[in-house]
Amino acid sequence: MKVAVVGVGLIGGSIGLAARQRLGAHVVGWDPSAGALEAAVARGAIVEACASLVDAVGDADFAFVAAPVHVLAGVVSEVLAVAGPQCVVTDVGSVKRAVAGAVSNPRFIGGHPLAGAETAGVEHARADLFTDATWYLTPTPNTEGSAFERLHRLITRIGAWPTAVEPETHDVIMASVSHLPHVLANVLVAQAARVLGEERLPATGPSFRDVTRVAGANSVVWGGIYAANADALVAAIDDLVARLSHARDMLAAGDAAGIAEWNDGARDDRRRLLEAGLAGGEVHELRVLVPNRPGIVAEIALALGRETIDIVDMGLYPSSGSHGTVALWIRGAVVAQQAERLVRELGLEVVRA
Ligand SMILES: NC(=O)c1ccc[n+]([C@@H]2O[C@H](COP(=O)([O-])OP(=O)(O)OC[C@H]3O[C@@H](n4cnc5c(N)ncnc54)[C@H](O)[C@@H]3O)[C@@H](O)[C@H]2O)c1
Ligand SMILES: O=C(O)C(=O)C[C@]1(C(=O)O)C=C[C@@H](O)C=C1
Repeated sequence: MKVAVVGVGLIGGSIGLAARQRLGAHVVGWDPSAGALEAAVARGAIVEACASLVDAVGDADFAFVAAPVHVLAGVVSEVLAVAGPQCVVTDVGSVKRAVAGAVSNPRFIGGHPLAGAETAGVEHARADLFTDATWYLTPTPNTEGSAFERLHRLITRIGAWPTAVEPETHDVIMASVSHLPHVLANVLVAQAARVLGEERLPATGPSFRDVTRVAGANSVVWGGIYAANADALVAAIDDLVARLSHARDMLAAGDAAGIAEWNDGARDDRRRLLEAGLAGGEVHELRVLVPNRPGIVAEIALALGRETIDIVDMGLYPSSGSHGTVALWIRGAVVAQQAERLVRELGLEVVRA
C-alpha cells in the first residue's frame, strides 16, 4: 500500500510514522519546504521525498493533505487533479467547512484527527499520536461508499476511532472544545504576565501550566484555524463572556451557595465530557440491506455519528442487483441496539449477524 503525505509537518509526519510502523505502508511525501522533506526522511516519517505533487500522489492508494488550514482547499484540489482513480484523498484540517464547501469529489472525504500537540514540524511527529483518538470524517451524499470504507479501515488500523460528522457541526464543536481553549490559554498567559506590572513576573504552579500548555501554539496553523472558524469562535467567546460575567456577579454578591453549585456543576460536566467516548463492551455486527445508490454509506455513518456512535469497523458487500449489504461493527450491546434503531429509522432493513 502506498500512502502519500502532502505537508510533512507534525500531523503529516505522525501519519507517515503510524502508516509505516503499524501498516508497513510505503510512505512518500511532498512539501513546498525542502527542509521539511529532508527532516521527514531523517525522522523516518517518509521513505521518499518527491520532487512534485504528481510524483507523490499519482499512483498512491491514499493521499493525506496535512497543510495549514488556509491553503487546504487549494492543495486538496491540486491533489485530486493529479491523483490516480484508485486514490482516496483526505485532509486533516482543524476546520471543515471551507474545504467541504470548496471540494466535491466522490474520492475526497474531509478528515480531522482530534489529537495533536502545541509543537510544530516533523521533528515532533509521533507514531502513537492518534492511538485511541477520535478521527472525524465528513462524508457527503456524493462520497463513494468504497472510498469511505477504505479510509475508515485505514484510520482504524492506525489506532484511531473514525466518527462521521457534518462540517457545520464539527466546526461548532471545535470552536468550544479546541479553538476556545487555545484563545483562553493566550488570554490567561497575557493576563498573568502583567498581573504585577511589567517589572516582576509571578511564580506559576501546576494548574496554570495545565491550562496554558497550548498558549502561542504554531502561529501559522492557528492563525488559519481562528480565521476559518471565526464565526463559530466568536459565538463561543460570547458564551464564555456571559458565563464569566455570571461567575463574576456571584463573587461580587458573595453568593456562596451559587458558587458551590456552579463549581459542583463544573466537576460533573468535566467527568461527563471525559467519559463520553469511553464506552466499552463486546462488538456487535449489524448487517444493513442498502439500495445500490451513491451516498447511502455516508447517510448511515452520519446518522450514527450524530448520536456519537463509533463504527468500530465496516465492510461493504455490493451485489449486481439493486441492493447490497453494509456490515457495521458496533461496541456495546446498548449502543448496538441504538445503532440498529437509527438505521431502521433511515428506512433500511437490519439483521443481527
Ligand atoms: N497541530 C495540531 O495539534 C493539529 C491537530 C489536528 C489537525 N491539525 C491540522 O493539521 C494541519 C497541519 O498542522 P501541523 O500541526 O502538522 O503543522 P506543521 O506546521 O507542523 O506542518 C505543516 C506542514 O505543511 C507544509 N505546507 C505549507 N504550505 C503547504 C502547501 N501549500 N502544500 C503542502 N504543504 C504545505 C509546511 O511546510 C509544513 O511542513 C493543519 O491543517 C492543522 O489544522 C493540527
Ligand atoms: O494537544 C494539543 O496540543 C492540541 O492542541 C491538539 C488539538 C486540540 O485542541 O485538542 C488541537 C487542534 C486540533 O485540530 C486537534 C487537537
